[in-house]
Amino acid sequence: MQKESKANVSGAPVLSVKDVSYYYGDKQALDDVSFEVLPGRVTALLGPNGAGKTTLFSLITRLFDAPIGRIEICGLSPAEVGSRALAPLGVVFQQPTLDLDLTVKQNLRYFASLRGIPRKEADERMGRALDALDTRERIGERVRALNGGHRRRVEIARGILHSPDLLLLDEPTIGLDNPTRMAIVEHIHRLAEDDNIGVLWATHLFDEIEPDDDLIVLDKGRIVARGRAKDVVKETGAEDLGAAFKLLTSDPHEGVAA
Ligand SMILES: Nc1ncnc2c1ncn2[C@@H]1O[C@H](COP(=O)(O)OP(=O)(O)OP(=O)(O)O)[C@@H](O)[C@H]1O
Repeated sequence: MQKESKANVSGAPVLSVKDVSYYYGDKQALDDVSFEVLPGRVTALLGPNGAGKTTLFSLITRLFDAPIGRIEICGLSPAEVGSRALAPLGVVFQQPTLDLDLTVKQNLRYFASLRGIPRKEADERMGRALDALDTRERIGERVRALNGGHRRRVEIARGILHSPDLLLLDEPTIGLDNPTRMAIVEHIHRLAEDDNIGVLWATHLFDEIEPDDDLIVLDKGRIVARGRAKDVVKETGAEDLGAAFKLLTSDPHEGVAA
């Protein structure tokens, strides 16, 4: 998809998380977490259940406020400037949020109107977004008639409709079969590169991470490893990412999980 505004051609981080900690009452969910997401790159946030991935996403999207530490999206802190800072953000949550009784086009038009995108421009953008995800032929169908993989693609198309600089994906392939998961992984990597989008992809599935991706391994609220995925594997001396993950975290499961 051709991006309208190349707002971030400087290579500056589209997301900066600095010294962020978070507590639910007495329970610490995040412990001094710092990292950056760069434009055009996929950053995988890998962690076992309970590592703190969803908490982190809730802080970035401002569902919760981060009382400790600082979060900036394209250089602006949502805590300081409010929802304006969220404008460059696209989000695909774990839970589906499309209206099942509306068609793909109606869902996307509705989202575009919430974003203040005029109808004609919205139609052009949705065509490009659906093309990028190989889903344009579904545009007239009710979401209820689509399978899980196509619904996810439409959710992602909606997430990129307003040409975000930063795309957050919270375990976007949950419940999908392997070929569909791999197709979505490929689409996202192409989108990041073609449109210079910085992607933060939360997952616990090793096979969704490519060797060149930036990787953050989160365990019990702490970053236990970071770097290019292939370098993280090399540093642990493990055979593959699954084995490296096992060495780095308290997660009991082994190998490639799907
Ligand atoms: N509302 C809450 N109240 C208390 N503790 C919570 C709450 N939500 C999450 N936690 C705890 O905070 C920690 C981080 O949870 P979080 O959901 O962010 O992890 P996660 O990596 O997203 O896990 P999952 O993959 O299972 O969604 C966990 O120990 C969890 O039990």
